[in-house]
Amino acid sequence: MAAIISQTRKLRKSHKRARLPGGSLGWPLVGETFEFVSCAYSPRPESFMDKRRLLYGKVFRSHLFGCPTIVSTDAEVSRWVLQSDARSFVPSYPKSLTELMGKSSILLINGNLQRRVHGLIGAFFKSSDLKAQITRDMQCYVQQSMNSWSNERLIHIQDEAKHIVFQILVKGLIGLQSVTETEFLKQQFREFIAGLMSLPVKLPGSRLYRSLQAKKKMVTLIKSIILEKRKNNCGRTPLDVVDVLINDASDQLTDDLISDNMIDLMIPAEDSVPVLVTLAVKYLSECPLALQQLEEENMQLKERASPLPGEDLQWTDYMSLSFTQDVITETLRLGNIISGIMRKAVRDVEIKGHFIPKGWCVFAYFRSVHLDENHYDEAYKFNPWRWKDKDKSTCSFTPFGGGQRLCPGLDLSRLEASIFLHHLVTNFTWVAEEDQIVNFPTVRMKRGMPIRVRRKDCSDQTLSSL
Ligand code: HEM
Repeated sequence: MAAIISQTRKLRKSHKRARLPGGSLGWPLVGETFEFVSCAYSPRPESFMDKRRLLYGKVFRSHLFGCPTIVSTDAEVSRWVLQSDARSFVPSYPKSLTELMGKSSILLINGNLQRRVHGLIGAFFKSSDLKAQITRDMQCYVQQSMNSWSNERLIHIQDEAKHIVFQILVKGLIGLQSVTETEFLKQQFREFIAGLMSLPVKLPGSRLYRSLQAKKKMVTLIKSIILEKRKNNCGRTPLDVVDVLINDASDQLTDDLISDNMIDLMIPAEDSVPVLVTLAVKYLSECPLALQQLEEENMQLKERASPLPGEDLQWTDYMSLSFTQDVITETLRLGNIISGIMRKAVRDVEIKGHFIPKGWCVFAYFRSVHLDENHYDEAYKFNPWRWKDKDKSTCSFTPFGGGQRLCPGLDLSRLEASIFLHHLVTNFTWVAEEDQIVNFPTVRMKRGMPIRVRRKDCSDQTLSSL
C-alpha cells in the first residue's frame, strides 16, 4: 500500500514538473517549415536543430509541415518515442504520402495487424534460406553488371546499385524474375514515388493523380501474381514475401492488403540500400586508409574462397567481415539515410519531464544524435575504427529506428551492401569525380557518385567471372 501511495505521489510530482518544451511555433500556418526546409537543402540540415538546441535544449517545440511539433534531438527521449506503441504515438507522414500508401500500409497500420505483418516479414527476412538466396542473386547481378565495366569507364555508383537492388527487391517481395515485367514495375514505381512529396491534389493530370494511376497498374500486376500463387500454393516453403503472407492462416491478410503492401514495402527499401552503397563509396574514396583496410580484408576472403572451385561465398562469409561491417555502420551514422521519424501523439504524453500534448507531432531526429560530439568524438569525421568492438545497440545509434517498427530490412541491407563492396574493391581501383551529398527530400549524391574504374587485372579486360 505504502509503495502505491509513493508511486502515485511520484507520478503527480512528475506530472507537475512536465512542461511543454521551449521553442517557437513560428509564423501562422507555415510555422518554421521554410527555415527547416532551407536548412534541410543545405549541407548541414541539422543547423536548424543546432540553433534551437542552444536556445532551448535538446528537446524543443516548433511548427513543421502544418503541425505543432516537439523535436527531439535527445537519444533517450527519441528511444522512448520509438518504444511506445499506438496507445501513445502513431506514425505521421505528409498527406500526399498517406494518400499514395493507402490505409492498410504497414507503414501506417497499428496494433495487432501491424505486429502480425511486421512479425511475418521480419522473420522471413531473418531466415537463412532467404539470406542464402539473396547472396546468390546479388552475386550474380553484381557480377553481370561489373563484367561490363571496361577500363577507364565512368560509372555512376548510385545508378548501378539501384539497378541491381531493384531486381533483388522484386524477386524477394513478389518472386518476379521476368526482365520485361521487372522493367515495367520499375518504370511505374518511379512514376509512383515522384508523387510522394507532392501537393495533396488528386485532380486528373496532377502529380498525385499520376502517381495513383501508376500504383493501380502495379497493383494489377501484383494481384495477378498473387492469384497465380494461390492457385499453385500447396504449402510449399515460402520463396518471397507474398508466399509468406498468403500462407498466413488468418483471413486478415486480403489480396488487396498484400498487393498494396508490396508496393509500400518498396518505398523504404528501393532507395535506401543503393544510397548506403553510394555513400560508402564516397566516404571510402575520401579515406584511403579505410579503403586499403577494407580491400585487404576482402582480398583475404576472396583468396580463402578461390581454391574451392564451384563454391561461392556464403552470406555468413560477408557478414563476418568485421571491418567491412564497421565501414557500413559508420556510413549509416554519418550518412543518416533516414534522418528521423515522425509520430503523432494520440494522448497527452510525458517523457523525461517534457510534456507532449495530444494531437502534436514528435520528430525524433536521429541525425543530431549521430552527429553529437557528446556521443561521438570528431563526429563529422568518417572513422570506421571507432566501431571496433563497440556495442551498436545503443540509443545513440538508430539508423534503422527501433521498437516495434524497427526496420525489418536491417540485416538484408548490410548483406547487400557488403556483397557490392566486396566485388567492387576486390576487382577495381577507382578515381572518384567531384560530387556532393543532397540531403532533402531524400539523401542522395547530386551526380550519382561518378567514379572512373580500372580493373585490377588489366591484362584481362572482359573477365568472364569476377
Ligand atoms: C540502409 C537501408 C535502410 C535504412 C536506413 C532503413 C531505415 C528504416 C527506419 C529508420 C525505419 C523505421 C520507420 C519508423 O519507425 O517509422 C524503417 C522501417 C521499415 N523498413 Fe527500413 N531501412 C532500410 C532498408 C530497408 C529494406 C531493404 C527494407 C525491405 C526489404 C526495409 C523495410 C522497412 C519496412 C517494411 C519498415 C516499416 C516497419 C513497420 O513500420 O512495421 N527497409 N526502415
